[in-house]
Amino acid sequence: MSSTTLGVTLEGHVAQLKRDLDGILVHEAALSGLAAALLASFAQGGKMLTCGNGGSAAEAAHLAEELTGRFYRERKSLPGMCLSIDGTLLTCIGNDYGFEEIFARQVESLGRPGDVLIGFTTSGNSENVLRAIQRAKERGLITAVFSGKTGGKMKGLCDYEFIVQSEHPSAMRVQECHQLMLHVLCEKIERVVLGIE
Ligand SMILES: O=C(CO)[C@@H](O)[C@H](O)[C@H](O)[C@H](O)COP(=O)(O)O
Ligand SMILES: [Zn+2]
Repeated sequence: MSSTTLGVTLEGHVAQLKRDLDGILVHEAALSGLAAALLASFAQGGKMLTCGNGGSAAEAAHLAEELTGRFYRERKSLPGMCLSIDGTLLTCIGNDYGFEEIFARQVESLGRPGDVLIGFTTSGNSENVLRAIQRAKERGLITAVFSGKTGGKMKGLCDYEFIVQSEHPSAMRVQECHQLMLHVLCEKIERVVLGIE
């Protein structure tokens, strides 16, 4: 193994990411649809909830922060809330009701009809994200999932679905493609809010 590459090259990963990124172009219309759904929800006093585990928790938090905090341009704050980040709450629900309930129980109290729940799961099989989506549907929320591989158990459940099929068997490329789509989603929303053509 070369000490300069340590058995893996940036070049190889970049080449693979480029191919995977080409694959996500099929999601253009759905991404615009989700942006429009979020804008319509906000216009009616609704909000966006997000959730995911591990790296997907970071994506969920990143998206919420971009809307409520700042993305690119100066504009009003938009209501986004990540359900993956309060350790006190997550340990309480996990301890008392099981790890599968950590997001669903929050959806139960915080989710209102017309809100939008966005789940992130690269396998499409994380039970806690699955339950959150199911609880959201029962409560009349709009649902979206960013997933990978075959879409897993989540496939076909949500109003908006973004499945990233990567050559790489791990979650990493899927997460990288999700991240790009999140930024494009923010850009689509922000431009409408500011009336930019
Ligand atoms: O970031 C990574 C891998 O790149 C990990 O933290 C990864 O997110 C975790 O293993 C998750 O628990 C995987 O869950 P999921 O994507 O299958 O729902
Ligand atoms: Zn990761």
